Amino acid sequence: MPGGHAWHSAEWTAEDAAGVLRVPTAADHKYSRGVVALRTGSLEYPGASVLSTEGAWRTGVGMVRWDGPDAIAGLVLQRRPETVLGAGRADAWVLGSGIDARTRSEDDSTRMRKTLRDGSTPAVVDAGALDLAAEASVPLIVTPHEGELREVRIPLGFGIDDVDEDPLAPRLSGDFRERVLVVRETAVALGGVVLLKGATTIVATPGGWWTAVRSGTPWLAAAGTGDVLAGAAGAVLAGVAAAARVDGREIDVEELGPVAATAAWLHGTAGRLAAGSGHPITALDVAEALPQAFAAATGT
Ligand SMILES: NC(=O)C1=CN([C@@H]2O[C@H](COP(=O)(O)OP(=O)(O)OC[C@H]3O[C@@H](n4cnc5c(N)ncnc54)[C@H](O)[C@@H]3O)[C@@H](O)[C@H]2O)[C@@H](O)CC1
Ligand SMILES: Nc1ncnc2c1ncn2[C@@H]1O[C@H](COP(=O)(O)OP(=O)(O)O)[C@@H](O)[C@H]1O
Repeated sequence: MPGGHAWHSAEWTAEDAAGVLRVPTAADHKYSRGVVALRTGSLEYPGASVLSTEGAWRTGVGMVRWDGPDAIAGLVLQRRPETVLGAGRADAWVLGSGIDARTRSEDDSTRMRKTLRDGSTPAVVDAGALDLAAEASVPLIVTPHEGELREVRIPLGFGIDDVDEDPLAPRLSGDFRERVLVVRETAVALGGVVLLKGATTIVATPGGWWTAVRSGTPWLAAAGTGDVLAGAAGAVLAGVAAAARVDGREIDVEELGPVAATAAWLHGTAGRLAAGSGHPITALDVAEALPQAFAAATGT
């Protein structure tokens, strides 16, 4: 498996992804395959609830629950009637896509904090939940883009937020090695996995392991594709966490590195497949190509 502690050109491949993805067997049922629960979308960004839910279903999981505002539940069900509404037993959570940290409700903040602090269910933390990641005690994957990384870092004590000049910008726009170091130091300080989105997506764990994912295409630079990725990451995580549960063991945060890299690989490959020889794609096109990307990794 590529990635590791040493400095080398680690790159996540289809074979690596196949080692993480679970193909159901005759012994499986929906709960053994895994349940992912999402707290995504808001009145401001209702579409993110649909995109993240679709990303989760299309990646392959036993059940998707969605627990968001009643006013937008109809959108989720219209697209995916198989989605179960409300919180409940889950193997993994996805929090924050389509939520704005500055305007989210007290109820949203309280529920997300509780999910991140109570119990041991692992979580994918995106967009409007990133500022809460430093408070988490459950195993987690944070999925910021470059503009969001500071939301994770400031509560950890990195940099200062009252100056005009962003201390991160020159480090992120510098050479690749410096970018990797930023991601790795954030993961160590967080005690969680960091997945920094971009043309090359970088994944690092608190134990110092890291890898790079280059399966995507610039056609992915379109609104909503990150919401699809969050759902996909939740589904892969739920599958791995459910397998650990069936084996009677708790999932370790280091296992979340390969999970995050595999989700990014699937998402990038889905984008590339959707864009064909080179044409515009939408976020839903990416979600719809996820099953083909899965098959490209596993050969099923
Ligand atoms: N249809 C929907 O419901 C959509 C909902 N979305 C949600 O909208 C909320 C706001 O997310 P946004 O990221 O759009 O906006 P934000 O306003 O949070 O962040 C964008 C800021 O970061 C900067 N930036 C720096 N590097 C960037 C990069 N690589 N990619 C993007 N921005 C970068 C931008 O210049 C901008 O100032 C999130 O909750 C997100 O999940 C978006 O995913 C778009 C689609
Ligand atoms: N130039 C690019 N090349 C390849 N992938 C890209 C490029 N730009 C963005 N992406 C991918 O597209 C997705 C964008 O996610 P994000 O920035 O969160 O968008 P949104 O918030 O609109 O959903 C990420 O998975 C990222 O890796």
